[in-house]
Amino acid sequence: MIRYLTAGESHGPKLTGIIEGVPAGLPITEDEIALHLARRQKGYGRGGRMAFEKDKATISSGVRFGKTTGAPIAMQMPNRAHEKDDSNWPKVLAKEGNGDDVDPITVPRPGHADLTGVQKYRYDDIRPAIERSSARETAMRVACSSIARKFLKHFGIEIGGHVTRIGKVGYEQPWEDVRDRVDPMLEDGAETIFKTADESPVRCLDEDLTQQMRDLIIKRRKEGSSLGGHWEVVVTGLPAGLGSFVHWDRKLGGQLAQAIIGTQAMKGVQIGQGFESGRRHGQVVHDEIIHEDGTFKRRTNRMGGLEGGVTTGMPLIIRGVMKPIPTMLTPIDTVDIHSKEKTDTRYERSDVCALPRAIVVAESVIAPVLANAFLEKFGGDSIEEIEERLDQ
Ligand SMILES: Cc1cc2nc3c(=O)[nH]c(=O)nc-3n(C[C@H](O)[C@H](O)[C@H](O)COP(=O)(O)O)c2cc1C
Ligand SMILES: C=C(O[C@@H]1CC(C(=O)O)=C[C@@H](OP(=O)(O)O)[C@H]1O)C(=O)O
Repeated sequence: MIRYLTAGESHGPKLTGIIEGVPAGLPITEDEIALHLARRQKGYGRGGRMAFEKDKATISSGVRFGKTTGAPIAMQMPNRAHEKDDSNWPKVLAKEGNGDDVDPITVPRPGHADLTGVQKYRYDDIRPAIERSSARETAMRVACSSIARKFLKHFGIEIGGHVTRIGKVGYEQPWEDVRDRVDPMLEDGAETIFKTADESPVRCLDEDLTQQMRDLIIKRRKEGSSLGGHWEVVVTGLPAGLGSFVHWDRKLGGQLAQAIIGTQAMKGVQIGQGFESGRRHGQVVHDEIIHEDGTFKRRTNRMGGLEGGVTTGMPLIIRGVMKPIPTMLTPIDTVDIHSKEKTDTRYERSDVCALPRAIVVAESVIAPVLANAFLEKFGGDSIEEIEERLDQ
């Protein structure tokens, strides 16, 4: 079973990750991991930090001569913010001393983990909550997941995502309009989606909407506000029969939802038509079954490739919502944790809309879940062994 852990503070010296359970013999390079890391750094609406971070994970174990060995794979990634000439971070995040020369942060931002961090860990300075809850950590999540993604790709399973809404700008018919655009692309595999979406500064497949989304980000940035939106990720090449309906915690849809909702700022997830299916009647929601070319198929894919928590063999369609970024230039009300007085929120460097970047995180975090469902069915400690089983 593949599992991974990350460690590191947003402005600490580096992020660390360990992924284990990856079968031996999978070809992987640091450059392949860097591809998705670079994608995660790009997108209109990002803040100043992404302009100077150059994310690249260095592998220090578990890979030999370009292939996984089956041992845990450890990776490190420096935070350039920590080292920058004018940076105060080594002092603010010092391992030793009493912090007397560091001003504590006492004004929590609604929507971030500031106040909940104080309530949970009894911090008298919000800084440690900011540091670990920050989506900086998703850089290492993407690095670890890229290895699972490579594993899936080896067996013909591709993942690709795109942005469908930013604030009030989105497809008029969120299901039909997106299917018309995306489904014809799936013939060539879901990576076609991300490769096309990456050409848009907001990772939207529609040119008009791209322009409108950009304009809206400019407007909200000027107002000192922030934005979230909706996204879709599609996975092609999954065989039928992955996952299970026998226990709640083995249903694939539930595991995917956990991976998504476990990501910073993701507030909802749907499989296939999701919420929209609740507005329609049965005949126009369920996917009729046909038998063609010696196999069972569906006429449509409104269930998004899952029935009973098990893959149907149709593309997996996952959709989600990201809330607007909590840090905003124009303040809202909050309360100082020391004085208990009402005050304005404080601002620190921030993205205005991180959805075009976050889509790469959504694509990534589902990869270990899918890789595990695949491994559960086809097993194997090495790529060679899995290939033998698939051939049988
Ligand atoms: C890629 C990405 C970038 C983000 N950038 C910021 C940011 O610059 N400023 C901010 O306040 N929140 C940002 N967030 C959201 C916060 O990390 C998140 O809201 C916070 O950790 C609280 O967690 P929750 O929203 O899941 O409750 C970002 C999230 C993602 C996924
Ligand atoms: C550093 C990243 O995103 C950060 C996520 C984030 C937050 O609060 O989640 C706040 C910002 O941090 P900073 O104030 O240092 O600019 C973002 O830049 C990243 O994605 O790599």
